[in-house]
Amino acid sequence: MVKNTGLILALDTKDPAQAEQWAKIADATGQMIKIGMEFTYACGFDAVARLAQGRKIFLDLKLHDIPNTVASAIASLASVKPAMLTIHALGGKDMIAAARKSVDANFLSGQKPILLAVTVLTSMNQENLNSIGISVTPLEQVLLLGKMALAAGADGLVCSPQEVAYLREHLGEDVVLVVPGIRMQDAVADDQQRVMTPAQARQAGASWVVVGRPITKAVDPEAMAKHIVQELQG
Ligand SMILES: O=C(O)c1cc(=O)[nH]c(=O)n1[C@@H]1O[C@H](COP(=O)(O)O)[C@@H](O)[C@H]1O
Repeated sequence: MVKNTGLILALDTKDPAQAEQWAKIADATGQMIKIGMEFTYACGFDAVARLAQGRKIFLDLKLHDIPNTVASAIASLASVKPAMLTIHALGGKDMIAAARKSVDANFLSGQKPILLAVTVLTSMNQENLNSIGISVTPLEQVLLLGKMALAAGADGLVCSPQEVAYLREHLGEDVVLVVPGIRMQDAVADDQQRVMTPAQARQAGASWVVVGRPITKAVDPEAMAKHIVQELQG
């Protein structure tokens, strides 16, 4: 049976008023919000904390550094109480294990964020992978990084919709798969490379989809969010 998929709205803006307006759309349609580098660097952590009040937030800062630095950074994020947090799988197993340890040490039980390892960015295609010395396909690279990250202590993975069915086959039904690279048609002309529609991502087995511009740049963002929620519920 195909399970329902949740929607996470990416608040990619430098404007706190705009972020609050989009967050209200997420509240009205029961979605989680994602706060990333753009908002955090432009507006600071006090603004992040304000947005987080009364809401579950996915704090997407994609940490990628030596183990000690990532562990210390995670300790500094505990006051924001994110529900989800991202690190880059490419940081390797020691970095991921240090991130796991830091989450367990610095967050109260019941308030621990889901620690997500970003596998291969959805903006990368085969040519981009080749250019950084990786000759396997995105599918193979995502599985390799995904297995390593879960073994090292990640709770779930970020991958493109194009890998979801393959990961489900190899990693099982229970692993949390958070999936950006969502477009309303399955061909696009922007920075995303490995994309699918919301309905296709649900069918493939995504736990959550992350959607930014298809909602935030829509003529009527709230109507588009509602439409996508419907697609995700089958
Ligand atoms: O970790 C992420 O959320 C992420 C990983 C990835 O591989 N690709 C990706 O697009 N994202 C994020 O997902 C969101 C996608 O936004 P749109 O392309 O506007 O729908 C952005 O906030 C990205 O930072």
